[in-house]
Amino acid sequence: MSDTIEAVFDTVAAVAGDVRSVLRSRRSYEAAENPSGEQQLAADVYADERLEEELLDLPAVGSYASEERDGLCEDSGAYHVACDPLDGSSNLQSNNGMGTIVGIYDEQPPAPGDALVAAGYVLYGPITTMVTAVGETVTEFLVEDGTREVLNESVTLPAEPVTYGFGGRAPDWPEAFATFVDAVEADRLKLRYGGAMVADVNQVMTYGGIFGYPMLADRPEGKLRLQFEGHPMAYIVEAAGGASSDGVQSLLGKTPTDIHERSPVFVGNDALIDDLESTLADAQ
Ligand SMILES: O=P(O)(O)OC[C@H]1O[C@](O)(COP(=O)(O)O)[C@@H](O)[C@@H]1O
Ligand SMILES: [Mg+2]
Ligand SMILES: [Mg+2]
Repeated sequence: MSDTIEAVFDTVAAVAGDVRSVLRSRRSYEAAENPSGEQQLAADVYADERLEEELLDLPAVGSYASEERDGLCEDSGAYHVACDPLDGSSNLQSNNGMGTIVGIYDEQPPAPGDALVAAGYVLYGPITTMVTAVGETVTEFLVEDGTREVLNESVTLPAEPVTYGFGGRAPDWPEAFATFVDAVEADRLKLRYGGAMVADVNQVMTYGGIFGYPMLADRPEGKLRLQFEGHPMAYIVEAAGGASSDGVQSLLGKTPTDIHERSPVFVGNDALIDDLESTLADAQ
């Protein structure tokens, strides 16, 4: 299994090198929408097509699913890869951080969180880095010329939280969630929100804290996709010693019925996730 997982991560790193190099010429919007009804950028399409092609070429990869396409692309193999090819891609217009998210499952999507055997993300920041989680080992890499070099072989969430960032418009937040945010502010945490989940979660991984995209008044399921965004990022943060939640339970305990299903997503230090869940439960 570990050879397969490393082959998937090597492939994602290789594609990430190419994605990075073509971004400047793929900042325009395409006519098409993805299955979540969001307009695609040329870069979303490029990253998705390259990942599908290269990952399905690996003998052990039996299917490829992505935020940018309807169904599964199937082959034969024991492992199933679900990707957000370009996370936070609207940041390409404003030249801010973006990422690529990958979840490796031993069941075909729609799959439960506990079918994840590994997960990782690439962060296209001032430098390109990659964070992978396999079991309880979380590793950070520098990605250069499409290859990985270890920067930190044992990434753990800092014990003292420093940053927070929550998506959605504050007037659309449920009252109980707004109460929790007030408490987080009063706790001296500072706001860091950039609009790309990978970049925002990487701040939490670096400084400690909490990131979330909550349930909204007109959209109780929130915005983020469980299979492509919530599950893999929850797996990584939990492996680094943190916690995840949909407001009630760990994201890894959830099974989508549709691969594009959305869920409220919260990840970060476990004490903050506990406080969030109890504040929301008290309001019931
Ligand atoms: O623009 P908003 O509402 O703050 O949403 C930001 C969130 O949406 C996303 O951009 C969705 O990801 P995609 O770009 O992959 O659709 C997350 O990365 C981010 O956390
Ligand atoms: Mg995304
Ligand atoms: Mg995306």
